[in-house]
Amino acid sequence: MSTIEATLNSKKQQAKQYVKDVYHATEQRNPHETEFLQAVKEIVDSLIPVLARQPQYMESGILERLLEPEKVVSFRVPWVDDHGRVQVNRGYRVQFNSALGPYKGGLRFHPTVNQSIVKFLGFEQIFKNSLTGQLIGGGKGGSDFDPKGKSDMEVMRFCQSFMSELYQHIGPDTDVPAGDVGVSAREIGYLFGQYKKLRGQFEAGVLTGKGLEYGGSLARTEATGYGLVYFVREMLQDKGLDFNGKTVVVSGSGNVSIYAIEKAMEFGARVVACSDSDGCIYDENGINLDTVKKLKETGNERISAYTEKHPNAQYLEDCTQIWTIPCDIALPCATQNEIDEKTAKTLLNNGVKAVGEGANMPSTLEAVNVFVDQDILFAPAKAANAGGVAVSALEMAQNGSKHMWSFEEVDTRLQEIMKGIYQNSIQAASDYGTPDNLVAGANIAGFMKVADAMIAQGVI
Ligand SMILES: NC(=O)C1=CN([C@@H]2O[C@H](COP(=O)(O)OP(=O)(O)OC[C@H]3O[C@@H](n4cnc5c(N)ncnc54)[C@H](O)[C@@H]3O)[C@@H](O)[C@H]2O)C=CC1
Ligand SMILES: O=C(O)CCC(=O)C(=O)O
Repeated sequence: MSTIEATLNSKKQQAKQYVKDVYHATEQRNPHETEFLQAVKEIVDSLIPVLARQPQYMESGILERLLEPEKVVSFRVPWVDDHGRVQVNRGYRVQFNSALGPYKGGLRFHPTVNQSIVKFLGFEQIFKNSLTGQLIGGGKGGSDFDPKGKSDMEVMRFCQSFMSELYQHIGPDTDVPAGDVGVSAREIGYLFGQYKKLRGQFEAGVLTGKGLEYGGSLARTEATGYGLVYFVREMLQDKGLDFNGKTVVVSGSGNVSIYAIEKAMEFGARVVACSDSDGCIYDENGINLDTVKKLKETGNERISAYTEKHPNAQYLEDCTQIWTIPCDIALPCATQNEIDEKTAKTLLNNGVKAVGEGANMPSTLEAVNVFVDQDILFAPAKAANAGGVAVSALEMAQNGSKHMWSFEEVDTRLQEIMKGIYQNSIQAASDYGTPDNLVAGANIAGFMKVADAMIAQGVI
């Protein structure tokens, strides 16, 4: 072994040990936060080659600082239901990192929300937002409130109570929440109304995903799903492939899924399945997206009702069954950890060629390793689903300049942003010795910008 090789090896060993120590300390500080620890593990392991080459990141304690949120707010959300009974939920906002700009990230209303979930989402958001190239830091929030089955008035009262605490912590230059699971234009409207009342002024830039009448951006609704398909298109094109004629399976049937299905179909794919938390539908000749939209966007119905309109389609009573349907391209767009190691192997055995993550962290660490080790095309969430937050930042820019751009203008910018994220991620993967590994590439490219900004801003 030459002296240079020996030095490189020893730097790598040092970085490996450092990452091990930092991860161990994080585990000890956050022992029950399994989802947060999962997100941390994936990131820190892929940073070893960067830390070996740029020890200043270790010397400046960048990882130690990045892994501790700047601020976590947890609060009581009391509200009165339609029967006059007092209900109490718990609200959260995790302001994770502001090195690149105001905290930015969605709010999730779902019974499974807890501090670990909000922290994993907020942590991922730091790197995702950095990848977009826009000046936005990372944050996330939410509540264990379940909007399912609640009346409009109950949702409104809950949102007003939630904002009665949150308003003190957010602002157009401080922290700009948006939607996520269970939070769409209706909830954003109620939250915005209460913020405006409490502040006594109309600050459009405090929330994104707003209605078009009061400061929303065209194409924000479509952005995450369209952005995912634009990203996967880049990844396919690099290998001389495209969506045309491919069989595609998309889990979920919410905001991200619906617009991923729409764009994949526009690019010539045959999308044969989608799902909700109860089950999935399989329509061999291609699902009818108008029916899915009617059921989910306007009807608030279960996906099982699809077969009433399309009797040739099959309904499978277990949402995980969707991954047993053979496909060329799989787009998990429902929830975290929906693909485990076994499911990943089933997809591979059935001939999947590409996987694009629309949901946040839909694959377990073991599943990601299966995809990466088998050399299939794999687009990780923090790069592939960044289109939503990217258009949120465009919404902030439009609010700031008091202009409204056309759908085409926003969509063109979205395509450029997704292309840029792909190019930066693939370049970083190659620069750090893991060519084609977009998991490593996205983590490295997202990390370096944040780390450099943190060094420039001093220890704060
Ligand atoms: N809305 C956005 O702009 C962005 C969302 N995401 C992520 O995308 C994912 C989906 O979010 P949205 O579409 O906005 O939420 P949504 O609330 O509009 O839809 C979620 C969908 O997933 C289904 N679902 C939930 N658990 C499921 C399961 N275990 N199996 C199958 N289906 C299940 C629900 O029935 C619903 O159809 C989440 O991980 C979210 O964090 C990521 C980036 C941006
Ligand atoms: O649009 C936003 O600010 C947030 C989007 C989001 O929550 C996400 O990227 O996971």
